[in-house]
Amino acid sequence: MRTVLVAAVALIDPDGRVLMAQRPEGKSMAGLWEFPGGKIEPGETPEVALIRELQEELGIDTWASCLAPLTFASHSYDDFHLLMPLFACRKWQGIPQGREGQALKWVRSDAMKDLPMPAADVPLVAHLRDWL
Ligand SMILES: Nc1nc2c([nH]c(=O)n2[C@H]2C[C@H](O)[C@@H](COP(=O)(O)OP(=O)(O)OP(=O)(O)O)O2)c(=O)[nH]1
Ligand SMILES: [Mg+2]
Repeated sequence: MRTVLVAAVALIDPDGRVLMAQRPEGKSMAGLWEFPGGKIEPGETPEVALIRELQEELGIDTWASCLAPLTFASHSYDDFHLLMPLFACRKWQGIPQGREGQALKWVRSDAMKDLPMPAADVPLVAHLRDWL
């Protein structure tokens, strides 16, 4: 099966809440709440891919030095295997906006489990809750 590399980030605000984004209509897994991020393109490091995705999807800027590796997802969907490093980030410039029409929500870590999320994210949420 094809392994797809995706970089994702938990943006954490001063109150310890995490930014979640709702996958827009028309995309796979539409309506589910995910960590911002996207596919790593050829030649990109995960950090470079995330910095690009955060600019494209949310209109914010961050730096590789502000992306701390936290955990990763390794999950088989029906048609591909997802390998997704999850970074934590507390420092960025700008105010996140859903640039691709996606809804955004700041969520307390103990409330994240109540959001419908992609199957790959379920273990990440448990990890994040224990870590925060
Ligand atoms: N960003 C993100 N993707 C996730 C998460 N959980 C999860 O299973 N995925 C899956 C959904 C997609 O199959 C894939 C990410 O692909 P995507 O379609 O968002 O990629 P992208 O942002 O580069 O968008 P596109 O240009 O390909 O449309 O990873 C998550 O928490 N965050
Ligand atoms: Mg994306």
